[in-house]
Amino acid sequence: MRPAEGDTSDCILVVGVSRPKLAAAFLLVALVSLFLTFHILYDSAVYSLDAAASVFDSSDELATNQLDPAPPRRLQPSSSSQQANNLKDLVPPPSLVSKAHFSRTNRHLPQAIIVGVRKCGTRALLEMLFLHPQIQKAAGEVHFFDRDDNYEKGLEWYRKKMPYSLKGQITIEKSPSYFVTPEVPERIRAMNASIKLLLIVREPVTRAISDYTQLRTRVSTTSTSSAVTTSSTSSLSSLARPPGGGGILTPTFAEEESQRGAASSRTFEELVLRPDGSINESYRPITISLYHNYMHRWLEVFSREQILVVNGDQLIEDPLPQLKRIEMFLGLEPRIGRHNFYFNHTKGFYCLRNDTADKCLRESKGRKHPRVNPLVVSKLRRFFNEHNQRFYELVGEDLGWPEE
Ligand SMILES: Nc1ncnc2c1ncn2[C@@H]1O[C@H](COP(=O)(O)OS(=O)(=O)O)[C@@H](OP(=O)(O)O)[C@H]1O
Repeated sequence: MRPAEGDTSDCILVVGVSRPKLAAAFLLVALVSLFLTFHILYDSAVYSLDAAASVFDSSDELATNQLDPAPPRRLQPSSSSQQANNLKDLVPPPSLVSKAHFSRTNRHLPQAIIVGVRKCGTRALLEMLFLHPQIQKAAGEVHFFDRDDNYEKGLEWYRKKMPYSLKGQITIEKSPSYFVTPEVPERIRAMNASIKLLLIVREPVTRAISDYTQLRTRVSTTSTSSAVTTSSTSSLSSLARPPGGGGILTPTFAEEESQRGAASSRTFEELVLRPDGSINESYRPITISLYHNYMHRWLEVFSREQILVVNGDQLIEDPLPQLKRIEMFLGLEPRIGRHNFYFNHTKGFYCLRNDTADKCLRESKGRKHPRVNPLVVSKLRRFFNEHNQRFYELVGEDLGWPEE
């Protein structure tokens, strides 16, 4: 017997048997709905976990999650299998990497700062540390703590100058004039009282000659470019102004400008010696080399354990031992090795190498110094000897600089 027409209980059966295409369409719709429901539930679970992790990660900074489409470096494992294993700790699972809105990278305030000293190898040190997969570096010199106009912009401005980093990476910046600027130690402490500080120093007479060479080079570059430019813009003032610092010269910049002027026309010997033959301590390249005058301020604010003194002369001679010390100081896994350096005979300095590229520092790093009268060098060394001893006492280390 055929069922009566309009009997709904059999209707489905009738459709299933007599209209297979329609039944298949129903089945497809049901499957798609099921899939979508599952996907939404899964995504919201991932979101909750990620949000919880982000809150935890950023508890030490001002702002929390950033929407960051830019991938941090080193999401791919490196060539060595040991490196790949260690990197697993840093690399988020692919599901999270592929979700730009769930990204786990962020800009963090630095956990370590290279505070100086100018012309002692601050750039080389930063670039060498950047060979380590757990290090992220700020581009350029930020000058947050030493320039009032930057400092007034606040920590959030500073944080935004930092690179993106993954959980477990350390953010570092370098601004060499931090070391000599009186306000800086207290300002850094106010940001993070347990920060780690790297201070790279060099034999003070060599540092002073390097400083003089830079001041002189900048003046000659400036006058050359002024000579060829038809614009009314003063290239000297553009050099002298802090980036983003408006039109006002800070005393430091104004002072540096006058030092450059002096360096352009006079020899090093003329500038470091007064007419009576005594040492001109107020000549800036000499003043900055009197390290103990600045160091004591840092030790009033930070414990000695928070500051690592890096030997800049040894960094030039053989970078690896200094970098091994820094890896330990920063609590990093030992990852920088001999394979990361090669000596470039043309440049006369070590250059850097990683899995993908070789890199030497720019020509402004490793300039040829002018010949300085050896008698003046000896005189300066004798002058610095007493000051160096005071620095050694403060830091509890003898750096072995020549006494004459
Ligand atoms: N590997 C390598 N390559 C090139 N240069 C090196 C390197 N390691 C250390 N140095 C020394 O770094 C000196 C410049 O120091 P800074 O980077 O601190 O200078 S600055 O204050 O930022 O201008 C620079 O000083 P000068 O030699 O007087 O140019 C170098 O001696």
